[in-house]
Amino acid sequence: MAGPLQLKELKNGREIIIAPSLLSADILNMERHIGELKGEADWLHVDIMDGHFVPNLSYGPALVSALRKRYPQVFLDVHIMVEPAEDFLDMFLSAGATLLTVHLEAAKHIHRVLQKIKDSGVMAGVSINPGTAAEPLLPVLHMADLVLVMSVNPGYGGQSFIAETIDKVRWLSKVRSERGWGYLIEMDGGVGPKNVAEIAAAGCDAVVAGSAVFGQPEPSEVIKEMRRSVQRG
Ligand SMILES: O=C(CO)[C@H](O)[C@H](O)COP(=O)(O)O
Ligand SMILES: [Co+2]
Repeated sequence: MAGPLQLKELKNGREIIIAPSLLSADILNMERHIGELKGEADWLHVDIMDGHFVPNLSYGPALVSALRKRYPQVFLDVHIMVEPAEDFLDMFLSAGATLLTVHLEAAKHIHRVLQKIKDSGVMAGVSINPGTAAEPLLPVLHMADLVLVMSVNPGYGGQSFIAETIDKVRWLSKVRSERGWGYLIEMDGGVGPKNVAEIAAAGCDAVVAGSAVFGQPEPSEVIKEMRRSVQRG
């Protein structure tokens, strides 16, 4: 059972947490693709899509269970784009997610959803689409382990980064320091070596990168390049 983790414990001294999205890995060669990361990734990001909240279908809890069985120690960052979120919690909580992130827009009772995730011993994340303002998150920020700011409209990998979403990262970072809250800020969609430094400088702790990592011949080198880019600032 995970206790209440603070920001610095989750980040564990790293400048940026990099979470490759398996959405861009070849489904028939997923194990090989994970091997190609050569231990450079911090987390594995798993995108669950329902063909209803988002216009695409991807995986279900069976993939999360299989990943947990094959990689007992890996941090599984599970992003569920499903509506209503309430109907899908139990299956993902028991599948082995380390962190379960639900969309504010897809939950009828976001406070109850986050509380249920936390009560089960899994870290609780809350996400917002590019068209949703960050301010409505205020009543639940104190209880979130992570806030996922979508920088593309959810549903597909390989889309272009929506630059205006960075302002929400700045706001979340400011509110966090003013109130002394401990959530991590993660950005998802269109992130790669070219924009990761700006995203990190805005206050982001974690980034998801799908096509930028798995679309390349040397995925582990892309991750290293992203880290170097953040270090350079
Ligand atoms: O949640 C997602 C899409 O809904 C994915 O995590 C995201 O799009 C990652 O892919 P890419 O880095 O190629 O944009
Ligand atoms: Co995602």
